[in-house]
Amino acid sequence: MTDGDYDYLIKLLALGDSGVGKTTFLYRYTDNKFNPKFITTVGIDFREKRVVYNAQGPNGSSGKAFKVHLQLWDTAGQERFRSLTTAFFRDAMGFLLMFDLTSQQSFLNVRNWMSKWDRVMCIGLKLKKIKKKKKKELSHREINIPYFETSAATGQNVEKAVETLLDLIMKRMEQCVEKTQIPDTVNGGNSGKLDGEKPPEKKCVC
Ligand SMILES: Nc1nc2c(ncn2[C@@H]2O[C@H](COP(=O)(O)OP(=O)(O)OP(=O)(O)O)[C@@H](O)[C@H]2O)c(=O)[nH]1
Repeated sequence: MTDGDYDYLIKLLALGDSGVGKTTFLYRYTDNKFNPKFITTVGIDFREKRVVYNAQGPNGSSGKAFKVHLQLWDTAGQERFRSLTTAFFRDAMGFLLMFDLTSQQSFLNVRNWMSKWDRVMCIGLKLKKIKKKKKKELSHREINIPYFETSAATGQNVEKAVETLLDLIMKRMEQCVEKTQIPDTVNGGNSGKLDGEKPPEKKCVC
């Protein structure tokens, strides 16, 4: 694919406390590598990846394949960058909200992050060695959004988490397009528009 050769540009944003593993997660996703060093993000950074999204046809059959350019925004978790990073929220189509399975505080802070927007999102998190008991304490059931336990170290569930979020966004966009299309039945199967006549405008709620 050449630079501009894609059907959709999708902007995702990773957020969560400092040190939970946002940068490492995105690096695993885009480059399939693990970085054990902790270099805190200053302000905002981004990574990119091209993927193919296979839309579903009617009755679950395979539909069209779309080329998707993913822009993955990596925000700094540190409080001092909060006003800068929140300025990027409104352009994001989906969020990867992360917490560290070994840090209860980072999990408790998920609620604070969630109160900042109302759009589609998904959780990814780093999966370190963790005792079963503690894992139970950090039960995700309190949060009614797609949830994955991921490991940037092994790559476990990393792609799956992003793919799930992408799928949600693409489905929502499809619904939007369907809503904005004028039904073919209007004026007896032929749209009946006069040349140059504008279709009635319908606003998308996405
Ligand atoms: N073992 C293990 N370590 C991880 C995992 N994910 C991240 N880490 C480590 O956790 C540390 C912090 O990761 P970062 O990705 O830099 O954290 P961040 O959320 O981007 O932090 P800020 O940029 O400060 O917001 C690094 O040392 C990573 O190597 C994981 O899945 N497993």
